[in-house]
Amino acid sequence: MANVQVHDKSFEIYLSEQTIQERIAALAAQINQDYAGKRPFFVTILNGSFMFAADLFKHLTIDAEICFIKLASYKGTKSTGNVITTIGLEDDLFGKDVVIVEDIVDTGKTLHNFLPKLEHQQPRSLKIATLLHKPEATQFPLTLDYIGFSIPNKFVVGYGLDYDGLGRNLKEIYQVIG
Ligand SMILES: O=P(O)(O)OC[C@H]1O[C@H](OP(=O)(O)OP(=O)(O)O)[C@H](O)[C@@H]1O
Ligand SMILES: Nc1nc2[nH]cnc2c(=O)[nH]1
Repeated sequence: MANVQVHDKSFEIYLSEQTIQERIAALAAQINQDYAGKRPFFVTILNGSFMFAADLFKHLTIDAEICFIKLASYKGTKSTGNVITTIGLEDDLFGKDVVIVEDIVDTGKTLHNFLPKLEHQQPRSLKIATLLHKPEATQFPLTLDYIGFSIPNKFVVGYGLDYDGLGRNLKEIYQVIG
């Protein structure tokens, strides 16, 4: 599909299914190499990352574990910003080689706020894999270890990413027109 309509906005194709799948296979090959002899533990941040995590995980040939968590941010009473709580992170990450899986890093705020929570559990190593990164939009310092695509600062939908609840089921990634 070249163009799609989601709610009130029109989107044009930006990354085809084949382009996405080839890049994910390459990322997985890199991870297989980097974690050879180890057993990485993938922490997937819902909702948007579910498709990326599933496709990435299918390409892994090393032993690996995966869990899915949800972040809930609340407006704190303090002026310092949001407090992030995690739902579903029951596993003990102490001594594990943890890889966070995200669909997109935009401002970087979500991961910047969440990382200290994971670091607190003292994993042996902690890396980030994100399918998409908007470098022009990122305001919070983060080291991104595996990046699928660096993209312009435009709103995207598809392949797990939604616009107001819709669009997640698209196999391709679309960019807003205008
Ligand atoms: O770098 P940031 O500016 O913090 O943005 C990135 C976050 O935004 C998206 O989640 P969203 O809040 O849209 O939730 P969803 O995954 O459930 O759709 C995405 O999955 C990241 O977690
Ligand atoms: N769907 C979607 N979610 C986001 N969360 C942060 N940036 C984006 C984006 O461009 N698209």
